[in-house]
Amino acid sequence: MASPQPRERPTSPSGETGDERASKRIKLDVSSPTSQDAAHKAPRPRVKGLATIKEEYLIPVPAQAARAEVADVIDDDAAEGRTAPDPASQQASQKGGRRKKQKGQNKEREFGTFSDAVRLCNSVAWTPEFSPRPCKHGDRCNALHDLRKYLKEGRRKDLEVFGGKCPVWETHGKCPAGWRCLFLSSHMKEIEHEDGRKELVLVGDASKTSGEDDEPNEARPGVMNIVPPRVKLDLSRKKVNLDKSDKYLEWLAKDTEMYRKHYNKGKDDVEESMDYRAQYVEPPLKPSEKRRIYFGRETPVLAPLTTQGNLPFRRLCVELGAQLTYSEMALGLPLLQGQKADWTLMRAHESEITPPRFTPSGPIAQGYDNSKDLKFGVQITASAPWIAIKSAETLTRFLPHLRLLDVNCGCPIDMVFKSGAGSALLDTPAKLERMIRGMNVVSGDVPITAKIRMGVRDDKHTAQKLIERLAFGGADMRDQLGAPGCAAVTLHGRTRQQRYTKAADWGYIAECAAQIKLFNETKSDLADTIRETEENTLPNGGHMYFVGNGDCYSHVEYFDHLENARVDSVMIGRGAIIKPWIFEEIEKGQYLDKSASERLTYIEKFVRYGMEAWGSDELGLNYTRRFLLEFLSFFNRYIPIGLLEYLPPSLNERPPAYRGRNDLETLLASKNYKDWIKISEMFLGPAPSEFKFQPKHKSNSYEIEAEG
Ligand SMILES: Cc1cc2nc3c(=O)[nH]c(=O)nc-3n(C[C@H](O)[C@H](O)[C@H](O)COP(=O)(O)O)c2cc1C
Repeated sequence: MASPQPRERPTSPSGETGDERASKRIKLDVSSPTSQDAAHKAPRPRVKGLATIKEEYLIPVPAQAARAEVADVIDDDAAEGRTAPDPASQQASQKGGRRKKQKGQNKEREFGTFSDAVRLCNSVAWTPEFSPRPCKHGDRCNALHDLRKYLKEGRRKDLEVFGGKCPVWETHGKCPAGWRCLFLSSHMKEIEHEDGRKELVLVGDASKTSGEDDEPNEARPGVMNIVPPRVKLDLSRKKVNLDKSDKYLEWLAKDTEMYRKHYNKGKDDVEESMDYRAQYVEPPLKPSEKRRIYFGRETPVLAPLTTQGNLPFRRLCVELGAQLTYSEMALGLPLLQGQKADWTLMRAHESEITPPRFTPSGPIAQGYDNSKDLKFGVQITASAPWIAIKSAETLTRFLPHLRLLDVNCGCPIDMVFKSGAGSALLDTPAKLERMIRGMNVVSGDVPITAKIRMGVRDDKHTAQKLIERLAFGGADMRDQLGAPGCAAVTLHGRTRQQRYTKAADWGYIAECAAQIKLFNETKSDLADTIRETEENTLPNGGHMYFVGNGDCYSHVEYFDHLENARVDSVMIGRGAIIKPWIFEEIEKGQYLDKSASERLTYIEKFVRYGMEAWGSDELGLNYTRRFLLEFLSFFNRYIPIGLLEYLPPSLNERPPAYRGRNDLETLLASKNYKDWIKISEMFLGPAPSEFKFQPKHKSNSYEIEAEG
């Protein structure tokens, strides 16, 4: 059934939205093509925070339940917490290793065990039946070596989804899951030797993966930035020499101490002040020339998203038009300790290492070469300069595909904040500056950027001051060292304190954008005031990009922010998880009323990409299921635009109970996690009986619906 057209304010893909800000919406008299009644009725008033669904799709609910729904706010802050186990560390824990504590503010969530009934030894997991590799553990190995026994008793039957054909093998002609694949019968056979012996073999290229690598299951088709286990082991044993960082940190410690002494002597002591300058020693290393980066109207940015922004999800977004992507935030210290889970976050899909779209209409950094640029950047946070600096050296040494290194100065999570990292850096600008300077020195040609919030507290917005510092450096440091070298700043228009209840403040973002524009325009003045030798410290050839972030949920808002807030580009977080085709809307400059079956194809893609990234074995499959459910915990919030009375849709509006235009659309809107599991079963087969899922969002309506 075609649905009546929603009311919309005039706009164009070029962003010519008239004098209306996205936040102010006007109603247009648009008559319904299908519903005479709806066309003649007076438009229903818009209730703050509530999505106005066309009457014909509303489900009557008792008044009390409706009130509870309106009062209910989804706590997206909770979703930023990190509670994800990674399959490799899980496997380790199942092997009897000590279970590592998961990071993140939220309570540890349990997802059940993801393993075969009996564990197959890696020495036989990828090889033909008669040619196992030597088992590293010899007689002490308690895993199964008898392949036929494993296939009979050690694992589930093959799955029937995807016609029983392994999606990974179908695409790549090989399957890294080997004998553990849950679509095994599609890529194995029994061959008969001349002597009559029958041997099970994997077909395709799978058998080639055995032999050289200790962990052939680490290799994944199309996955880049895979760091060999040897490197992680060396890091864990402190055997990686970080000499650039060591030299720089030694200098930094002396300089900081000298400056501290000088500062404590009091400002009136001119002699002492001169003394500091006289004693100042140049740092042992200078930042090298950085690859230039670019942010523009044609490069919508996918936000760094803990848990949600995993590789399969980013791949889907890139396919739908995202031009720039970020890893989930990694913590510096675990990276330096070689922890697998954090290094796994650094992986990128091959589609992310291609150049972003480049059809510039705005400023371009001098010397920008689009062919050398790529989409994928990495985000870290750290509580101390030495951690950030050493992480920068380590990451740039071992990851070949890095657009930039972003410092997260916005993470609100208690555990991160209290350690002095994430949004705590907003209140320690001198420390942040030292981090960025040092990272710049040791990161080779990889640029350094920062993602900030408006401030920590609601009553004190500090971003403007911080941006000035990131652009030029603190007064003392600027004179000696030039600018810190921050190539871009992203501002999320909220404070740490405010959580997600209030709208992002695009007015404040606009003020900061104007400030940066001024900085960029006066950079030539700056060049006069700093010493010639420090010119290379000016970020990005003297141009610092500025990206705005917060609540963007349609191409209309995207272009509105470009036009009115005058940011270089807009970063999109929750909007992309709820409707990943927002990037396609931006590219086409129009709303796309995706049908439920189209939306289902995105779910299927996520599953395929999940299996490619994590494996089509029990472990990988359930990992895929778990992250699919995380995705669905946002995806269900999409209200098809054909059901809305008003456009643009708003991220912060919650719908009353409604039904979709067909059963599938209704199912996709369900807030009940049991329905999400049902959806996962369409592509991943039945969830194991012990499989559990607890969404991070603990909203009232979720509880009501999940329980009812
Ligand atoms: C589930 C989730 C995970 C997030 N993880 C990160 C992260 O790892 N690093 C980061 O800088 N911001 C993170 N954020 C914040 C987003 O990048 C973004 O700044 C915020 O969601 C506001 O943008 P939006 O209104 O478009 O969602 C996360 C947000 C959400 C909802």
